[in-house]
Amino acid sequence: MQLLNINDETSELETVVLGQPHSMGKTPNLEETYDAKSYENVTNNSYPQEDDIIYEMTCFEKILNDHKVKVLRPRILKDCNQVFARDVAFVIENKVIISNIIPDRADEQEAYKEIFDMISFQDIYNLPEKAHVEGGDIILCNDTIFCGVYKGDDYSSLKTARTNAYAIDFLKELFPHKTFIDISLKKNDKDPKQGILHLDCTFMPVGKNKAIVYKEGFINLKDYQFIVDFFGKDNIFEITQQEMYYMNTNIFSISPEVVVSEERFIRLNKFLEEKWNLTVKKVPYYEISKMGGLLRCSTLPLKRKK
Ligand SMILES: NC(=[NH2+])NCCC[C@H](N)C(=O)O
Repeated sequence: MQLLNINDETSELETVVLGQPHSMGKTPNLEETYDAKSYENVTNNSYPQEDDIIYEMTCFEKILNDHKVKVLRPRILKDCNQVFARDVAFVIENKVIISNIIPDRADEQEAYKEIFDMISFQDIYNLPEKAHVEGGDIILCNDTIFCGVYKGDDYSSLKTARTNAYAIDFLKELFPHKTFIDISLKKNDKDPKQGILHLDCTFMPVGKNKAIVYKEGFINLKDYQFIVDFFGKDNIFEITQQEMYYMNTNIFSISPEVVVSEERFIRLNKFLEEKWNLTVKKVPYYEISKMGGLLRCSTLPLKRKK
């Protein structure tokens, strides 16, 4: 049986890896943080507690189970934050690409060994060391793949710059039949209102042909315009800076009809339900958002129905 099949963000989900809330280790100090939201919450003494993270992820898992999705989990590593499965690897068609993730998070990858062992060698791609990419920057829309990227000269001094142009060139060679659209994202390691960690923090397809977008997250207006033209103006829901800050784009689709969202995303949820006729399953995920990711970031989908 084919284990991998991913071509978009919303087709009916069959198998997913959900990150792991257990044994996430102690609260980092400021120097140990590597995203702006964690930086802010460590500064304000509001970094989340493990019990709350366990509670929130359990609520999410229950929704996945209720929808008969097969949920796999990475092995628990001692004192290691494994909440954000998304960035560790990503699936395109029937191949899994092992991310060259920020070194601060490299330990997380070994916990997926048992899962990757189920996949045949020829379907697992490793990238050269210089190619940096994380799953949060890769968004699939069938023949088109949107890639968050940062091309500035200060790339290596920014902890929130995770995907480089070299990695995208590499992906283009691996998937020559796909069109790759690279999208430069604003970066800021300390202020979560001014920078975008991954593409999925500023843009997300939903339903059949619709998308949620935060316009100010892009360095080039033409990239925003491309997305609007791609989906059509009427199929775009624009979010505010405040909504971006709470990660409103980072919801997760179980099917074109059903999406999992955060219970506090009042304006978004109402719009999705009333205007786009989607079923919105609401979970508490506020504490997790303080670590720079939300629902999509906690998942690594392996298989969606064609
Ligand atoms: N796909 C995402 N947006 N993932 C969020 C990851 C957050 C995590 N704290 C990091 O900095 O890597």
